[in-house]
Amino acid sequence: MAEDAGRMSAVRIRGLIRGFGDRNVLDGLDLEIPDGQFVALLGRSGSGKSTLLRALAGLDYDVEIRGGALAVPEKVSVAFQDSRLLPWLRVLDNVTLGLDRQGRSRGSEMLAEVGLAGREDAWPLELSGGEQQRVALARALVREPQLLLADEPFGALDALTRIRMHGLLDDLVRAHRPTVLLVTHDVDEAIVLADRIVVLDEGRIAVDCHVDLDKPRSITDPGFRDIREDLLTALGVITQL
Ligand SMILES: Nc1ncnc2c1ncn2[C@@H]1O[C@H](COP(=O)(O)OP(=O)(O)OP(=O)(O)O)[C@@H](O)[C@H]1O
Repeated sequence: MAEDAGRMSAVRIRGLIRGFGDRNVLDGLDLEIPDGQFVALLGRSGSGKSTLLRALAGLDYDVEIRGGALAVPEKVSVAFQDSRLLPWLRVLDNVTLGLDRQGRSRGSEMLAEVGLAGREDAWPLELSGGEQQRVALARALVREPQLLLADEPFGALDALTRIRMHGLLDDLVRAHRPTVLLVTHDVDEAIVLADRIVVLDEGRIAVDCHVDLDKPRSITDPGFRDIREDLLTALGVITQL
């Protein structure tokens, strides 16, 4: 990974072992993410993606910690598949919950950045699913995290909204420069957005590749299709002849 030389590591994971019952879901996992890199994490269902994300977020209360070490930056934000907005708080209050007055004014700016200018006083339930996810991204980014952890943030959205959200996330990441770990089932989403794609299998990293394609990326690009085919093969979706 010559291009990473000289960049500080935002995330360092060494020999991480996490388990449930008689199974190690993460089985001696090593991963280092340089500052500012956008990593997409793929893997079959049950391969341990959310377990890894929860470990990095410090939200792994139920899993057994069986070994290894990890280091993350001080400021970490998390976005989930469902927006987890508090329905009894207006949109701006959801975004700025726990922040001071300065944070509150940044909240309005952040809402404008996600395309929701003027919706500060709306209730979460008055918003569409896509708009709720925009609010969740605003809430995550208004804290200017050094690390953004996102667990299938667009998984519940329709295909068109999802494509728009890809463009939005790309713009937000370019503007705010967090390190990103995005858990997704969507191979195309991973290739469209990420600098690097990691595939988990049996609790370890099975594929670790850089995506050296110009943005915006298109599935019509032969380079895109090559990466797609390699990933689908690694995921067992297509078998090579
Ligand atoms: N609280 C729990 N108790 C017992 N087993 C659990 C618990 N949470 C997760 N597991 C198991 O750990 C394994 C990994 O789960 P995890 O949610 O990390 O996988 P995943 O790759 O994110 O899956 P998916 O893509 O389906 O969301 C699964 O086999 C799951 O059943």
